[in-house]
Amino acid sequence: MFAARRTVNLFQKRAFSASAINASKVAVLGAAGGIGQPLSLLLKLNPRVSELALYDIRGGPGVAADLSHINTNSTVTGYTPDASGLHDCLSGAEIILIPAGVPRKPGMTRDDLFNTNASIVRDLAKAAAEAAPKAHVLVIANPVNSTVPIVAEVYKARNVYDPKRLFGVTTLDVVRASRFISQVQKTNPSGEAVPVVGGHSGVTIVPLLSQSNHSSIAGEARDALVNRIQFGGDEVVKAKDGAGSATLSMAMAGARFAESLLRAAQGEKGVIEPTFVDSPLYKDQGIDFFASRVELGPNGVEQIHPVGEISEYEQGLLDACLADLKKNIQKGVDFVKANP
Ligand SMILES: NC(=O)C1=CN([C@@H]2O[C@H](COP(=O)(O)OP(=O)(O)OC[C@H]3O[C@@H](n4cnc5c(N)ncnc54)[C@H](O)[C@@H]3O)[C@@H](O)[C@H]2O)C=CC1
Ligand SMILES: O=C([O-])CC(=O)C(=O)O
Repeated sequence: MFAARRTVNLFQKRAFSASAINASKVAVLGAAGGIGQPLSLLLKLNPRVSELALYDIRGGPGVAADLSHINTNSTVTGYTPDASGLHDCLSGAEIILIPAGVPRKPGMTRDDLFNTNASIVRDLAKAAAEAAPKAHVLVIANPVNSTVPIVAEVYKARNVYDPKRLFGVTTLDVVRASRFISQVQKTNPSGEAVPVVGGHSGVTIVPLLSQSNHSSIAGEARDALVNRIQFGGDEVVKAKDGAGSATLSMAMAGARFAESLLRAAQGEKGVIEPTFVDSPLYKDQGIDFFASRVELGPNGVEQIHPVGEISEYEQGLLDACLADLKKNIQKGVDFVKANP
């Protein structure tokens, strides 16, 4: 009898301390969309998430009600633009994921989304800066090369900018790179890691095959692989034929990034993800944001890894990347200056 009661007490104690360590509110803005729904599903399955807050201009409460029946411990709440919906969704969040915005149709570049998505991201950033200024902000909405600087400018204008807590999600580029190289080399993708640096569109996506397990790939095989990694998004846009862009693979990539951030926040050391951040690497060339391997910690960015040794061919890719990236970043900065 005594032993049984003691077991229960020990169990309760362990359960309590585990949930105290893992208590994390995660907000998804654009939660009813093509990415938002599967991303929210994966977050509902993540035991590190204690509270899931789902906002969309339409459909948030429906997605939340649906997910809330899944038998994991986290609570799920849906919010609408009515009254204080967005503020309540954001309040107390540790992580805010932003997949809100329109996706591409065939023939469009990510930059063609700027006119619509810039103001969506700016307005959501304003709300986040007010309701949860210390949260980690994970920007998925395209064009990432410009939407991340938009969030930074909004936060700077409100004196709450912490460059360690703002991330452009470029995880899908390395997910694709490891999958595509495994298909060429007939290997298991889980054992492949191809660093991808730069930004998240076309030639700003710079895969570093020389740093992969297959540094000897050369010639046409290399060119084809690099091209597929740079333009992998187009493959999906074309196949969906007007119905949008990558959603399911993106949800997986976004959930992986959020999980890495939560692991780091909860004390795990050596968690490294590629991400587009405020970076010192090319500031001397006037480029304030750059994606490279970043070690994550409890306060977000812990250490930004340099690009490292690259081949002459990759240096050519990097030069093309930097030229485009500079323009993309400036476009975001200028937008907020002209439309605060
Ligand atoms: N970073 C990356 O690697 C990737 C980024 N993307 C980008 O993610 C974005 C979303 O893509 P999808 O989910 O496929 O689009 P979608 O159209 O299926 O979903 C977007 C959702 O955002 C919502 N929304 C629109 N304005 C909003 C606002 N002001 N506040 C809150 N919610 C709002 C819509 O109601 C919709 O539910 C696109 O910009 C796309 O280009 C897509 C794939 C990969
Ligand atoms: O291609 C797009 O427009 C969506 C995206 O960013 C990707 O799939 O990498």
